Amino acid sequence: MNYAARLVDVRKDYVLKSETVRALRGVTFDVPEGDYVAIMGPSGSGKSTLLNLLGCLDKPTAGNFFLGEDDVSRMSDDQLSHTRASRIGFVFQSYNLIQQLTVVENIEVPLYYQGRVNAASRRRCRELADMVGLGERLGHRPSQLSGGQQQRVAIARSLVNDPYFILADEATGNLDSVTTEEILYLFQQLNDAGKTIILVTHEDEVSMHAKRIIRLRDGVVQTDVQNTKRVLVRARNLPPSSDTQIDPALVAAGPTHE
Ligand SMILES: Nc1ncnc2c1ncn2[C@@H]1O[C@H](COP(=O)(O)OP(=O)(O)OP(=O)(O)O)[C@@H](O)[C@H]1O
Repeated sequence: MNYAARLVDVRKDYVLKSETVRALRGVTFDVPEGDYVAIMGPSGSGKSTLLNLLGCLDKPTAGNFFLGEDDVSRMSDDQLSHTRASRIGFVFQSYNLIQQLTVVENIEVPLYYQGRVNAASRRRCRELADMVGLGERLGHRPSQLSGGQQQRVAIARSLVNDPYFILADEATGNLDSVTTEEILYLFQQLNDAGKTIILVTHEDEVSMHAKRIIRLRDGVVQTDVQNTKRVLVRARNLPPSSDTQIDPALVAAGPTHE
């Protein structure tokens, strides 16, 4: 089996003047390629700390974190930022789009930082925009889009590098219930097409869409179970505009594979 991520006894301490906060105290789990995992836990349980590690924003104090075959915990800071920019697809609660850029340009941003923008990559960004239902809005700027549309741009952007996984941080936190369903439908379709998804959420309703639920408590994994009551989003319950066609080839392959 191939793994998108593997964590082995991962620990993270924050050393303060007066004390050391042990935010993660030995976290071990695997994420096979194609999995769809929700990470949950009460406030202070270590979700954000884990998210920062999974997103290569930070390194563990001890233990190993493998991204594919690469051990992130042994990387230099430069290697870590390169890996973050090229191999992780981030989707944030607040979309994090650049206001001055168009839809296509926003999707292109991760490639731009690596000097990989060219005619082929631009075509791929247009195809990704089209795939998430924004084909008619390629030249729009974020302020001209709804929240759900902005999140679609962010999801297209997250796919542009063919990342090991999409790492979504409360991705539906700013959206109303219908738009939340639309975005969860998009995640479901992307996962059906083979993309690995890791969602960090505090909402049970959101986590119920994942295949697997990991609960943290006090910096350790409290439970890690397959979600036997998984809720699937049905296209027929959504507005017709959200019935997007996912192209598995576009989801799986990045510009480096062209
Ligand atoms: N930069 C930091 N410096 C010191 N302590 C920190 C830092 N970041 C987090 N912590 C501490 O580590 C522990 C885990 O925090 P973390 O933010 O990962 O939890 P969380 O589950 O994401 O919480 P929330 O749901 O409230 O965001 C907490 O005790 C927190 O106070």
